[in-house]
Formats: sequence, C-alpha cells, structure tokens
Amino acid sequence: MKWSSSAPANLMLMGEHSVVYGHKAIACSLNHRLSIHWTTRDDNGIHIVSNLGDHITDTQTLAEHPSLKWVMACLRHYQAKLNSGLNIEIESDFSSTVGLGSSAAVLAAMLGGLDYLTQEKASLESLFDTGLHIIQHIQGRGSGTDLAASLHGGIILFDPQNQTVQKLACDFPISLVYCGYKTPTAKVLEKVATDWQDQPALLNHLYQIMGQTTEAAYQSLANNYIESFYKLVNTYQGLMDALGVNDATLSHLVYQLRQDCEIQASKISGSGLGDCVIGFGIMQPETLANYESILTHLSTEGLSITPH
Ligand SMILES: Nc1ncnc2c1ncn2[C@@H]1O[C@H](COP(=O)(O)OP(=O)(O)OP(=O)(O)O)[C@@H](O)[C@H]1O
Ligand SMILES: N[C@@H](CCO)C(=O)O
Repeated sequence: MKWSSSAPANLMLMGEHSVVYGHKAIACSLNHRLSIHWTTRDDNGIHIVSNLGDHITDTQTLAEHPSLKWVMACLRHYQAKLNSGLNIEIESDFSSTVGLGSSAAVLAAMLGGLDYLTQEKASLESLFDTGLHIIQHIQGRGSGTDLAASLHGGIILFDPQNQTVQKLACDFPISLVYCGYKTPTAKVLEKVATDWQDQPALLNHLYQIMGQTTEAAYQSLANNYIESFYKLVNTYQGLMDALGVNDATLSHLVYQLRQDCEIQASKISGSGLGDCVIGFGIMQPETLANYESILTHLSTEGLSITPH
C-alpha cells in the first residue's frame, strides 16, 4: 500500500502567548508544504528518511531519534494498530529553523497519514485532540493554534477554550523576514510562564488586552476593514514587547518594514525571541537586503491525503 500525506507551513497572525492562557488566536496556512510518502513493508521495519536525519527501527521498539521526536510520538500513538512495517519519506519545501510551524506541519501530516493507514477516518477535530496531547507532552505547554492552521488550512480564528476553528475568507499579501536565529518555542513559553509566576495579576491583564486586540482584529478581517486590522497588528506587536518576547533585532526589522511605504503593519510571528517578522504588504527588495526574505503567500489548503 502506498499513499502520501501533506500539510502546510503556518504563521500566527495574532494571539501568540495569550492563546496559551485561554484567549483566541488568528493563524493562517502558507503555500509551503511538508509531504510524507508512505509505503507498507513486508517486515516490521520502520525506515524513516528526512532531511533532519534517517532512522531505522521497528514497530515493537519504535526507538527514539533526537531530531524525529514528533514523528516517533505519532508512531507511538498508533503503535497498537501498526500491522506492518513502514517506509516513511518526509520532504519539506521550507526550513524547520525559521519558525514556519514545521513541527505542526509534520504532526498534521503524520497524524493524517497514520489515520489513512489505520482506516480510522478520524475528523480533523479528533486528529487535533491527538496532536494537542502530543504537543503538550513534547513541549510541556502550547495551544495547538499552529496545528489547527495546518490541519484546516486558510485563515482561522482558534478558540482554545472549546478548541473550535472559524474560517475567515480574506486574503492579503505578506512579506516574511527571518531574523537569523530562533529560540525553541518550548523555551520561550517556559520563560513567559516563569514571568507569569512573578506578576500573575499584571500579566493576566496583559493577556486580556491581547485577547481583546485579537477579537477586534478578527472583527476587522471579517468585515474587510483591512486598515483597522493593520493598526491592531501594530498594537499587538507593542503588547508582545511588553510581554518580553521582543528584542533589538526583531524591533529593528519591525520598524524598518514599517518605513517601507508598501508595508503598513509588522510584527513578530510566533513565540518571539527570534524567528520571523511578518510585514503586511509587499516588501521592496532593498528594504532589508542583509536579512533572509522568505517568499510566501497565504493558502487555503490544509491536510491532504493522496492514495497511490
Ligand atoms: N522535515 C522534518 N522531518 C521530521 N521532523 C521535522 C521536520 N521538520 C520539522 N520537524 C520537527 O519539528 C521540530 C521543529 O520544531 P520547532 O517548534 O523548533 O520549530 P517550528 O515548529 O518550525 O517553529 P515554530 O514553533 O516557531 O513555528 C524539529 O526539531 C523536528 O523535530
Ligand atoms: N506555538 C505557540 C506560540 C505561542 O502562542 C502556541 O502554542 O500557541
């Protein structure tokens, strides 16, 4: 049996961090994709090929591999239902080091592919539930917003309280600039959680304002008031700064982008202290020539499964 599963890269547009504390977030999928090509084997071997490392194990052992923890966690979840070995070839047209949600994309594509193998025909909501457990096990905490964006595709409003997804039918150009380094998401989330212990009341207020800003941004997008959305993006960037996940390089990129007349709004995308800055508009090539620009656009396609 042969099949492929594929899921998109994703970006947080708003709601980073406050979503981990119960407020809504807006995220989107991108045209970049991570694909997994699956073949069943006649023995019980599990052979994984990925640009992050190759790994040979078997269905009984499912030995750990340092760079393939998301892949192995998914296999472990389905271990009791694996009746044969598998060749798993993972290819991605985007880097796992720039903050485009590669872990959520690999998680979505793995869960979709294993669901197809086991013929469980789980809903996207049920795949999300399984994925969220894996995220919380591997990272310690996390909202699953990026996983929801990779599974559903398009621009989504994610409500962490009841884990519902509302789709938004709008489109706008974005520019992405990689700042040159990345702090692992789990580390940033841990720092923010530690800060919360020092000032819980103050930070709860900040999360509330972040949540209100995100709700207002959702209303702006739903009503196609794009200028108002852009203003709220800049407000949210200020709130990320207040939370302590901004730094000098990110700030420089944020303001350089806003000086470019085509870019009216810009903010950190993702947990912060590294990764990408997103500009809303099309960046002039000379604006940030010393940094890596990632050419991308929004897409509407989420998880897809292709039998061969
Ligand atoms: N092609 C791949 N093959 C196997 N595992 C992958 C692949 N791409 C990403 N991963 C897994 O995802 C991890 C990267 O997750 P990490 O949270 O650091 O980054 P991200 O999800 O791309 O970014 P962010 O969470 O900031 O959006 C890798 O270390 C690896 O475990
Ligand atoms: N990916 C993170 C980003 C911080 O919000 C999350 O779990 O929501």
